[in-house]
Amino acid sequence: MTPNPALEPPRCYALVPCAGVGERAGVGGPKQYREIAGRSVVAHTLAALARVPRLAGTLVVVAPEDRVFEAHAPAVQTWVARVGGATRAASVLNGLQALAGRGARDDDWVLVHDAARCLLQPADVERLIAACEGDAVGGLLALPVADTLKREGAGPGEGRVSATVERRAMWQAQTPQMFRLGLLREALRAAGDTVTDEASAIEALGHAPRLVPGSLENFKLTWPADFSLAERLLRTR
Ligand SMILES: Nc1ccn([C@@H]2O[C@H](COP(=O)(O)OP(=O)(O)OP(=O)(O)O)[C@@H](O)[C@H]2O)c(=O)n1
Ligand SMILES: C[C@](O)(CO)[C@H](O)COP(=O)(O)O
Repeated sequence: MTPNPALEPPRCYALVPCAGVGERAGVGGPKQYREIAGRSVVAHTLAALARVPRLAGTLVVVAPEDRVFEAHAPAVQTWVARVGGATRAASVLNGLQALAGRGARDDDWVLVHDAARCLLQPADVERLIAACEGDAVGGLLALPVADTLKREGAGPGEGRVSATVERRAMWQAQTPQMFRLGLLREALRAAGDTVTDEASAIEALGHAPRLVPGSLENFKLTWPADFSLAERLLRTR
């Protein structure tokens, strides 16, 4: 008998936005292609995802004019979509369309993970999947804020504290962020370019994503100093 795809359980896919320019990193080109600990940032990221057996496939979204991804991620089994947009949200939304074109269904789970978080460990991903696959909404890896939070003043108050912000119940959002493909597409279409992560778009639809404790090492390479720290951590693994 021919299997009916509509009766198959939902699958999990990874979607990796890799179309940023890395302005804050100041490394003279897109930071995801900078070499650290023997290979590019994105190659480390994809190697971690490749070690998660639950993932049915990984799609990387690169910029339309990108001619270097393949050279920086050799021998990695992924789908590549040259549909990066002007913002991360646009890159992810375009990537969802590309995933659907590869056979992903609206009820499949999509784990969106920054190419620039190259210290991800397979156990982080497995923890997220275990916590979210029975959830009505989905969720994200995140870290409870550990330090006292200060708000900087504006104008003459710049560089000085204007207030101490209550940090109880505050979390820092990481990736992966895991939602059903159909719900995430609807959320990102509605949110447009205003959101910086998937969870914000889902929240704007009135849902409450699940917070799943992440790992301190899964930080995003954002500033110049992040690269030497990442290199040291990767070399000790
Ligand atoms: N238009 C964009 C912007 C970002 N990203 C990706 O989203 C992830 C997180 O974004 P961020 O750290 O903000 O990366 P950049 O946009 O490259 O950095 P910056 O904001 O400093 O320019 C990165 O893997 C980046 O490549 C993307 O795919 N498309
Ligand atoms: C999605 C994200 O990594 C969650 O922390 C982050 O928001 C993306 O980076 P950006 O600097 O906000 O573009």
